[in-house]
Amino acid sequence: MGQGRVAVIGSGYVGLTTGACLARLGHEVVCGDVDAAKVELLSRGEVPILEDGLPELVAEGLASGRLRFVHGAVAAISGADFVFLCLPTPDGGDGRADLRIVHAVVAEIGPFLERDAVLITKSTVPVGTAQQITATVQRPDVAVVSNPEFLQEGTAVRNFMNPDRVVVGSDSRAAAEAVAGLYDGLSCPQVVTSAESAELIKYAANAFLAMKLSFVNSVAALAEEVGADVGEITYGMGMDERIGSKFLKAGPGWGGSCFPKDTKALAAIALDHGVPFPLLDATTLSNDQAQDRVAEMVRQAAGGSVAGKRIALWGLTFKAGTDDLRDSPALEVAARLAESGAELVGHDPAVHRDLPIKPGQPTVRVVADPIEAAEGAEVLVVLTEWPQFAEVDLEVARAVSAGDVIVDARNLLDTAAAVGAGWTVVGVGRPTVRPGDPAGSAATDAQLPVVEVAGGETGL
Ligand SMILES: NC(=O)c1ccc[n+]([C@@H]2O[C@H](COP(=O)([O-])OP(=O)(O)OC[C@H]3O[C@@H](n4cnc5c(N)ncnc54)[C@H](O)[C@@H]3O)[C@@H](O)[C@H]2O)c1
Ligand SMILES: O=c1ccn([C@@H]2O[C@H](COP(=O)(O)OP(=O)(O)O[C@H]3O[C@H](CO)[C@@H](O)[C@H](O)[C@H]3O)[C@@H](O)[C@H]2O)c(=O)[nH]1
Repeated sequence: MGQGRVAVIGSGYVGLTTGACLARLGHEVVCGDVDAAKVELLSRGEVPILEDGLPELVAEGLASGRLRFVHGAVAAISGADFVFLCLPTPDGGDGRADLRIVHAVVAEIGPFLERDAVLITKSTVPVGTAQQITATVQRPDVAVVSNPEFLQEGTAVRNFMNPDRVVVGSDSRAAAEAVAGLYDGLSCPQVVTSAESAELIKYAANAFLAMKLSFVNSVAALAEEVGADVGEITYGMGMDERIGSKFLKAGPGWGGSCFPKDTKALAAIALDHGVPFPLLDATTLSNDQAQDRVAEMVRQAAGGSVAGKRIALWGLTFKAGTDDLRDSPALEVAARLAESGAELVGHDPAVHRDLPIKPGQPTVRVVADPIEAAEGAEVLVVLTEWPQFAEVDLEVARAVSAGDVIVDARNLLDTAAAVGAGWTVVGVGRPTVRPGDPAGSAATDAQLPVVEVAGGETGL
């Protein structure tokens, strides 16, 4: 594997993971960020985000001298053969990705890039961005490569070190292969494409996964109406290898810093190119409906209205294992409840401050313990699938609550235990179970039995 001198611009979830993992792979890495306080923290080995295994990797990189943090992009690129852009590309307000930070940084560093440096977009950027960057930099010696990142928050280090694939796309095959070479220590396929294909692979992958989840959440809505169980349905669907069993878990809608903005951005790209792509708008619309449905379940559980009632929220982050609250479905549901006049008390293992929901709305009062959150609550709502919630003593929770209904929007809790403790459990895509009901459909997806049928040899 060729060792490279690497600069990483932006030390957030992607940049910090990229920098620390590339240092682990043996490269000399300098990370530059505009946030001086963050640079100072990182230089001391303090990692400001919750990401499993990252503090250890940062400490290792600092100790080996292969990982350094500096203030600013220009300071980071001195001596670098490869410059990764890991900068924010948020929703610009109309669904299109806002590339202002990317373009500003490219203009800032362009004149100072080393001779023959390779400039790499790891940020998720629309089709044509590599071409635009090439035009801005105006350096025939500098190649631009698109190298989208597919890591998931919470498992970022593991995903980076064990990727399903590495994608590199460029006009310059040599530059693309040089970037791919930085990952030679990893055993995974390397996909070398044009820049346009690489840029689109990223959006298509995210939007496809979001579409899969919207589909499942709509199946869950149907299951509720017909008395079926979405866990059983997705178990049966997922055994078809063409469908696959991953990303079939129904819930309160999907969120996070990527799926919502990237699905909208791909829809905008399609629109801008005159390509009808109705699935993308439907994917986002179905997600809004999934969040509406969970809010409505809570209203119904509260007797038809949550106005003036205390509602306990277990989970605020967009999924378990992360402290990221960006576009969290939990907060989307919270916003709907706040609009209906609910008083919200939340607990989340990764959140330690009261949260403003949206401008003009009251905050979620955040407490340090799930039982404390349940105190005096009319309804208890599970919004994030933190495994800790499955360990809470539901008898104690029931004793301190004012109500007796749990809306388990992640189908996380042991339904039989909850019902045994006196709760009525309203799940997503499964029948509601009340005390006194027969055991009901308490199986989780993973526990369902597979019945092997002998014989069936057809010779086909
Ligand atoms: N978060 C993910 O799971 C993930 C996964 C794959 C791809 N992506 C994409 O990667 C990109 C980065 O996402 P993220 O979640 O790491 O963002 P982030 O907000 O966590 O990090 C961005 C970093 O860039 C820094 N920054 C902002 N302006 C700067 C400037 N002018 N110069 C230097 N640094 C600057 C910020 O201070 C911050 O530390 C986005 O395009 C995103 O879509 C994210
Ligand atoms: O079966 C499932 C799987 C996920 N989710 C939800 O879907 C959202 C997104 O989850 P996940 O994909 O794990 O989160 P991210 O860390 O945002 O990762 C996505 O977005 C990243 C940024 O682009 C990509 O790199 C990853 O490949 C892509 O999975 C979350 O709200 C999850 O709760 C479900 O509801 N059911």
